[in-house]
Amino acid sequence: MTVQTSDVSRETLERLGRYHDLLLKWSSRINLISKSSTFDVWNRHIWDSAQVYRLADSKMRWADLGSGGGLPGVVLAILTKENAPDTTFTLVESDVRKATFLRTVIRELDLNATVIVSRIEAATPLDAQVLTARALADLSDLLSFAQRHLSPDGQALFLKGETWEKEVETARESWSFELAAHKSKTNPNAAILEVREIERV
Ligand SMILES: C[S@@+](CC[C@H](N)C(=O)[O-])C[C@H]1O[C@@H](n2cnc3c(N)ncnc32)[C@H](O)[C@@H]1O
Repeated sequence: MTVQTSDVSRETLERLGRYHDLLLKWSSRINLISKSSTFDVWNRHIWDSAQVYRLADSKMRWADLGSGGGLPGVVLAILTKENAPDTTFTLVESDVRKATFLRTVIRELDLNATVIVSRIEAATPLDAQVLTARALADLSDLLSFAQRHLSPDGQALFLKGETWEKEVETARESWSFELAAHKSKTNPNAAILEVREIERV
């Protein structure tokens, strides 16, 4: 795995642990993660999200689309807090109850993040330098979201499941983009797609 307990400071690990506990506590009331994954939140969600961190450019303005329970946005904000505390995170989530959870986590863990409760398509363009999304939509739709919210020289990092190669093929029919596919460390069939220079063709 890219980030392991030995790679992060005691303070960061403690914050991740508090996030883990809040995620589990709130999941009993709202659907933040699937029931089948609650037995292994560290590997299935936290380390899965954390692996994005080392692929990201060192930039100030990050945004996470369809954050849900904060994956990967909250995990990345926790990892960034110690090394680059001025980095700002915007989490876009249309579900009001999930947004309330995200605001609670941000407050309790003192993260440099804000939540926008809105449809991604309707939110004011964010001009993000690093844009992330996980389990949100197929790649063609993600590129459309990125066209709205990614800065022209920005980097998008999308966590995709096993259909990623097919999604890339389909997206190439309507979009031109630079792509680097990084194999996931937590799921051998999944990938993190690093995308830049996105244009509709
Ligand atoms: C399947 S969940 C994934 C959540 C999180 N990224 C994760 O990996 O666990 C997708 C989330 O995106 C939100 N969402 C879906 N479409 C959206 C849209 N168009 N605008 C804003 N939020 C959206 C949903 O409310 C949901 O919380």
